Amino acid sequence: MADKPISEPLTALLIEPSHIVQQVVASILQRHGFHVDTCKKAEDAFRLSEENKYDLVCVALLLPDASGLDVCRKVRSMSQAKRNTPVVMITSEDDKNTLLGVLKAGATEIFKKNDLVGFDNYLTQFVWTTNESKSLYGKVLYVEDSRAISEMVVALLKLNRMEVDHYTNAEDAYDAFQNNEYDLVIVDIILEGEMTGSQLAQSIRRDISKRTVPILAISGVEDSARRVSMLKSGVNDFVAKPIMNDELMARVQNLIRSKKLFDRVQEQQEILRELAMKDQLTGLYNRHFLMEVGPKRIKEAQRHKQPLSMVVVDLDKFKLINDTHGHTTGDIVLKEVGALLQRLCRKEDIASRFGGEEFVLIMPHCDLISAVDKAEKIRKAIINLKPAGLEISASFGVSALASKDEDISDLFDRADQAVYQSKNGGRNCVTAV
Ligand SMILES: Nc1nc2c(ncn2[C@@H]2O[C@H](COP(=O)(O)OP(=O)(O)OP(=O)(O)O)[C@@H](O)[C@H]2O)c(=O)[nH]1
Repeated sequence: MADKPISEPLTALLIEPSHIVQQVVASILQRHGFHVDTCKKAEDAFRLSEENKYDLVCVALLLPDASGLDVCRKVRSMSQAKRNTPVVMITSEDDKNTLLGVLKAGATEIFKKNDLVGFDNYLTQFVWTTNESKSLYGKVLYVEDSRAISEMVVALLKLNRMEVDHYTNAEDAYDAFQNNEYDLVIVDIILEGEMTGSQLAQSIRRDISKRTVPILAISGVEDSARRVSMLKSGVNDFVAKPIMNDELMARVQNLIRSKKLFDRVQEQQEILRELAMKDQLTGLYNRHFLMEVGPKRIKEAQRHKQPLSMVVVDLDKFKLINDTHGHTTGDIVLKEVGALLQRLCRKEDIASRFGGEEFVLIMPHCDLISAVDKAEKIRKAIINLKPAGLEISASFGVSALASKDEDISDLFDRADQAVYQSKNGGRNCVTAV
């Protein structure tokens, strides 16, 4: 039986002899968007569940012609497409053994008639997961050499909105893995070709940049030793042969959902990291980053006996720009100067906004003479920049590592002193100390 299109409502079969309870439970189901078929007897329930595929069955324990347990057992003995339907029992029964019998007969959950809050919460989660699963998209790399199984699995995955790249051997699959972004790898353990499923899993796990891609292995039920070793080699989950469609899709969706969640958390962490180290106005690194990473660059340069320079850039008469043209124009000037510094610096340099209208550059592999040349180049570029149509200039101070005992404060004090001299010397010039 084909799955329902996404827009169709969820359906429930409610078997409840009491008119009042039936009305209450049906209204809760309807509130959660279910279309509800109701009946009072097991006989009608059997007929309805043969004729329809329900998303949920709710049944009372005591029915006029049978027990609710018979309904549970009946559902669990139906065709593969129907036998995994959740069956919820709604009852006033308190006896532990009876309730255990209900679960053993195949009921998914039990809720008390006099406390339907739990049932309400269950439906909230059920509807969310079901709808989310129906819209969950994923790109799957699938490795299986059996034609019959792969045709069935590919069709099932596609039916559930998955994009599938199918390979019959691990070598080709690994090539595809390296050249594409997948949300899941499904691999049969025993494969044609030199490389086994386990070796493929190990190769995939060696690629640190793609370590969030989950691996689902397909194995024979008797493969327990191999399964343990696969888990150790980085496989996340298993499906046993013969493959049950519902189980396979539940595992696929769980793994893809977790991967997407994990990716989202990582993206957010990356954004937070960026926010913590970048200046919001200019996009340059901030003072915090400079003071954290600058000393490391200095130590590296000292350890490898390599040159390193610092350039301090201080815009001239910036207060006048703010006072004459307004703070917003002042911000535009700062932004454009920031972009210019970014453009003129190498990748390994640290270009930062130290505060206000003062910028600090740390330039590894750059001696004092080269740093002065670079500062001159930037000075001229600032003259030609004309942000917001304004003539601007900056004063520069340059310092370079001179001894192995110097730290970032020593470099900064000297470069700052040099800026002071540039200001005193009439501004718009470069001084090195
Ligand atoms: N628009 C804007 N102005 C800022 C920002 N941060 C600091 N400023 C201003 O930058 C100005 C710096 O002024 P001063 O330190 O007196 O220096 P100056 O006017 O550039 O003078 P000299 O350095 O002596 O050439 C002050 O008016 C600050 O308010 C900012 O983020 N945006």
